[in-house]
Amino acid sequence: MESRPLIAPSILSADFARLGEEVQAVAGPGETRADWVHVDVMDAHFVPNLTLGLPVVQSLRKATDLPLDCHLMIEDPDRWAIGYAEAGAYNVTVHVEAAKDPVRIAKDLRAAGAKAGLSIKPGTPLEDHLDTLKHYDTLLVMSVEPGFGGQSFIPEVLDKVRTARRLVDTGHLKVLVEIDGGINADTIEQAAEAGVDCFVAGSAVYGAEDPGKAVAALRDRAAHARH
Ligand SMILES: O=C(CO)[C@H](O)[C@H](O)COP(=O)(O)O
Ligand SMILES: [Fe+2]
Repeated sequence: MESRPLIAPSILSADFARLGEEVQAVAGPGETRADWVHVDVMDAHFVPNLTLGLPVVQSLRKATDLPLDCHLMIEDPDRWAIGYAEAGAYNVTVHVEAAKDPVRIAKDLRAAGAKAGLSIKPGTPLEDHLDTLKHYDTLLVMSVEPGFGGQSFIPEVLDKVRTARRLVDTGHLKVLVEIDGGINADTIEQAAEAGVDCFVAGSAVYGAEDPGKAVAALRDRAAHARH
């Protein structure tokens, strides 16, 4: 497990007209600094919503030093994922439900210098994808149905997180467990106890008066819940 909980604010809840400033709001000093910036790419096909794509990620790469964590909620990630790695994303996550050849995608992402992430929807069993997981660096467990920010955390996914934690630890896999959806000051403790390494939070960070302080508070809660 990561020694310190990682916090990845999702810009889905930021002001899209001021994205550069919004990212700077979580790039401050000390504990107010986010670990990653989570970028939700939606194509209105894999999910019923449309957000942003490669040109915005290319611009964000120039606007911040923070690692970009691109969550691709798109069809045909086999075709598109590599572009995000080439644009300088730190981690590129594809959905197991959308990928045709997820092992090939992971290899290509790593060859392009990015970490490879595998995401799984709340209703998809993890057990069906264990062989694939071995090829990845991160597992993004969705704790809402992908598509929209501001939804309520689905507590049933905690069992999947516990299973993932156990499999990663006992199998000595170098896979970081990430959770996405409905993470706030209340739900982060349960997720931390279940073994999450990295916490995505959109509305809980960008809906707060001071996004940097929200990052610090979330990390603090996660760290306490682990002990
Ligand atoms: O992938 C996502 C939705 O599909 C977002 O990352 C997620 O929902 C973040 O928003 P919030 O913390 O408000 O739930
Ligand atoms: Fe996301």
